[in-house]
Amino acid sequence: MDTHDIFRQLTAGVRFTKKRTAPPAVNAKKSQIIAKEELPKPAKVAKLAEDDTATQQFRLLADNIGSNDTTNPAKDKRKKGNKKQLSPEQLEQQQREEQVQAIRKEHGITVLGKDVPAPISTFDELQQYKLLPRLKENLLSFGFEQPTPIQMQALPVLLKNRALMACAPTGSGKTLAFLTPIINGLRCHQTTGLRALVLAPTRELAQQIYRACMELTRSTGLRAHIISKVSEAHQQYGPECKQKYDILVSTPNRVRFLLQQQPPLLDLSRIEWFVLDEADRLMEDGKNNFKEQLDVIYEACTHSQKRVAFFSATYTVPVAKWALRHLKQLVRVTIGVANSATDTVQQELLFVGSESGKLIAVREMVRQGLQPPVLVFVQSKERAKQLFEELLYDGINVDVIHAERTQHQRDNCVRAFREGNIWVLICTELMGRGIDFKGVNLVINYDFPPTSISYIHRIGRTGRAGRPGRAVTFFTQDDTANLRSIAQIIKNSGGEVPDYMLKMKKVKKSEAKMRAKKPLEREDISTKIKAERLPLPREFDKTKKPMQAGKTQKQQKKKDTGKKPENKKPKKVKKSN
Ligand SMILES: Nc1ncnc2c1ncn2[C@@H]1O[C@H](COP(=O)(O)OP(=O)(O)OP(=O)(O)O)[C@@H](O)[C@H]1O
Repeated sequence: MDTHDIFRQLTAGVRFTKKRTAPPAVNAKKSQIIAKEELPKPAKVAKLAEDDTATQQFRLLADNIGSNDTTNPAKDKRKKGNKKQLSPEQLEQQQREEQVQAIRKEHGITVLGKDVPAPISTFDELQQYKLLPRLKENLLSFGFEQPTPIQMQALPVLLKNRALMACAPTGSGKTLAFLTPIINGLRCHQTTGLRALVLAPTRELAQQIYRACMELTRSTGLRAHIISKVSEAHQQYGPECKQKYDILVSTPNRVRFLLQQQPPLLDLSRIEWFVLDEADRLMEDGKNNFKEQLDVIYEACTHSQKRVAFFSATYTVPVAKWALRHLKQLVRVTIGVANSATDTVQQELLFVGSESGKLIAVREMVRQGLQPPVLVFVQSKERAKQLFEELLYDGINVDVIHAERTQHQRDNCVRAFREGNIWVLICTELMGRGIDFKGVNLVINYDFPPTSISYIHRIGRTGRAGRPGRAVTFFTQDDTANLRSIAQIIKNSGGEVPDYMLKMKKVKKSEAKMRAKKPLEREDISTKIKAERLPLPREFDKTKKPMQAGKTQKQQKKKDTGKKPENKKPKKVKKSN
């Protein structure tokens, strides 16, 4: 029996569901306060090997920027040892530190950096940062009871004008965490031009951030803007343009396009806030060459006091290296365990046997009753179109969104999905990050995610703002290379997966990189018999004249070509003498 059979036996139709395990004594998101004393010492280098490389880079960050001694076990012991010698001020300072520690521990907040400001527990505590009254009103108008963990820590850091690298689970409120300090820092509209730039990897996400920015700047006088059509750029941004904006939200390629016009149509010399949402995505090389675009844009932001903030649910080594190279006095804030899936999503792995088994599995889920809205991820535009055509007549309000659809079609599709007119939205990685659809109940990974980072972001479209969600990931024998890393992600976020998955051979970095760039070749989703395999019926074949009534095929063929149809019988071969 070969591995294939064992695998099939092991997993045929098996659904691996993340059972809700009793939350561990401490908050599921392991809280980890790294103090200077805990930084890697020779003896601890072995431990680093367990960290993923991005965390290693960040641990080493502390050496460069001096770590915050928010928790310093050795120092604490010394202090505790001679508590009686502490002056009242020192005692008060120690109590404050212990309180800060308790808040961070309770909310799974890890900080790395020097003199990191204490987290807030309520929005009211923002008063100490002289929050604009109108901004505070707009913030409270969202109706949130209290700040999320990332907002608790990131708001004070940015309001103190520190450089920030923030990693927090999907759906945990990172957008408000960076927009609020920007708006508070700019205070009021000025005619000097752009002073804040927020970049996002997709137009849909930029649009979403822009909408939140418009809500937060209401009646503050500040002007936010989004580059909708670069074709209208000359009128909108040219030197003669009177309209001056304070905040620009955009994708990198549109900003770079305007910068590279002669003369440049954007002046970024006064940018005081440079914020990247989905920073690790924006620092990827590859087909979108975001990385190259980012370098061009960052170079144009020449303000000597600019603040830089990176946000994402995942961070990678390129982000760490970029930060090491460009930023001083950087603060890193991590909520929970870095690069882990949010623990609000019930995650399931479903072996579907083969590609055709996926369509059967989706239809079975529909038959059992789907709870819309549902997002279905596939790995390419072509496959998205094919799946759409397959499900179009299945009686579910389905639509598809991908980069080949016009901006207008994409906007309509997103709106229809948000308004509940579309129940099932088939999408590619375009919608894999950042998009905040309220109340998505289910994410189906029809095609296995190309990386564990893609998996974290895809399933993060559900289970947002603390609401529960569900994610089902189909896999076939061809997906075993990445299975182990995804199974590890599920396990790390409290799920249960079969041991054999965690023990599968680790895929080599080179193969993982290749896989991330070039998704697996898969059998078509479309079940239509390929037209080239069957002659088109005459009425569809434009190259032939329509059949005349009463004519046989042969008579018609003679009529078409003017020649007698060749005799189909095999020619008699004369016997050679
Ligand atoms: N303090 C809060 N309390 C409750 N909900 C909040 C709070 N702040 C933001 N939200 C809501 O949480 C949802 C997710 O917010 P947001 O889109 O900023 O998440 P995110 O962390 O950026 O997610 P992703 O990593 O997927 O981009 C939004 O609907 C937002 O309105």
